[in-house]
Amino acid sequence: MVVAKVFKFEKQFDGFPQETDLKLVEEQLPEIKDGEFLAEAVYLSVDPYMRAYAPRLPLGETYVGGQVAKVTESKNPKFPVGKYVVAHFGWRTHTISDGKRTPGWTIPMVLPDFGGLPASLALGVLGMPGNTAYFGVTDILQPQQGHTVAVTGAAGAVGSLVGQICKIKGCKVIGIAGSDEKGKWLVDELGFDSFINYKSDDVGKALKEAAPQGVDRYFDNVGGEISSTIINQHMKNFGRVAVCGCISGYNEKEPPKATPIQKGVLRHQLRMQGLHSTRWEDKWMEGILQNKKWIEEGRLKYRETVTEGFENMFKAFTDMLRGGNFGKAIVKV
Ligand SMILES: NC(=O)C1=CN([C@@H]2O[C@H](COP(=O)(O)OP(=O)(O)OC[C@H]3O[C@@H](n4cnc5c(N)ncnc54)[C@H](OP(=O)(O)O)[C@@H]3O)[C@@H](O)[C@H]2O)C=CC1
Ligand SMILES: C/C=C/C(C)=O
Repeated sequence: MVVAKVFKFEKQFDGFPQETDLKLVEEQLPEIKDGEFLAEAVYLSVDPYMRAYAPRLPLGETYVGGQVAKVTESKNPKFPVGKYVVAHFGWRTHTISDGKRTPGWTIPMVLPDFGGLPASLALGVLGMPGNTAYFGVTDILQPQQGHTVAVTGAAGAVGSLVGQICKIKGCKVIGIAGSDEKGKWLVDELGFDSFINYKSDDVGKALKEAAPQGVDRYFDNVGGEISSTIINQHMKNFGRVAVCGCISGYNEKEPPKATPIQKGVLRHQLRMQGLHSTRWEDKWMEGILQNKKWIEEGRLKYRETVTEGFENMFKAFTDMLRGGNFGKAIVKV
């Protein structure tokens, strides 16, 4: 008899998540039936959407999330024993799946050949965040050689890749994130041209110095007043803004207030577009293969912040929300 450890959504978050909002329980799993397989989690992802989507998640259910799991029993030929799958099984150590899509989430997928790269990358640069960065830049932001690009959340899973992909495209890249240590990593190791610490710098002033002629492209991971400042005061005419996330407001009890952006959008005739990674599901492998190629060529670097132990899922999640991660935040079981 297999016993799964599972985090259930016990209580709706009210502001910043509290440990008592989730409950760790044990579930005895039945024998697998024809068409099913049993998978054991190896790496689990913690992502901002787990906080952003919480208001519409049902209480009492397994908390949402992606994981890389190893197939340990199988009566489904598409998921043989020993293979690794990336799937939206949620915060749980063991899962019985029929290989079909959990409604609203991605379909379980046997990991493609990563050519020796770690399987955990399926949760980061070779998975959803990597594809958000890749398609967000190539399809939505569409930077041109010589453009000046600003990216917020710059040292995170998506932002650190967005900046590097824009460098590959021949742009000048300004990263905005929450610590000087992150800035040093972005500039010294990832090749960003400059860095602004939104916690200690005046973002408007620092951006004027870093980009005196203005910003052609802005990849927005945070929303709020930082984005209002960039959009209203720093964009060049006909610039583009890719709206990827607004984490600055996810933990607020009241809807966050920021200076309206319509004036800036109108004045500079900006093109501003929201994006959701699932829109590229039909060409998902293109992003994974391109990011993998860039890694192999030494042009794209990745970093993981790894928390050990399934029991520490909540800690990893809240550490990430507080900015404790460099690159992708994951949990190793
Ligand atoms: N649209 C889509 O399909 C997707 C959207 N996203 C969104 O992209 C953004 C980045 O996600 P991801 O790369 O996975 O996460 P990150 O790895 O960037 O982790 C979150 C980061 O957000 C930063 N942060 C936390 N609070 C604030 C705040 N008040 N103001 C500014 N920054 C803050 C922290 O870094 P710091 O130290 O800099 O504060 C933290 O490290 C999120 O908004 C997320 O919701 C992500 C994936 C897909
Ligand atoms: C798929 C992720 C979406 C957000 C908003 O993080």
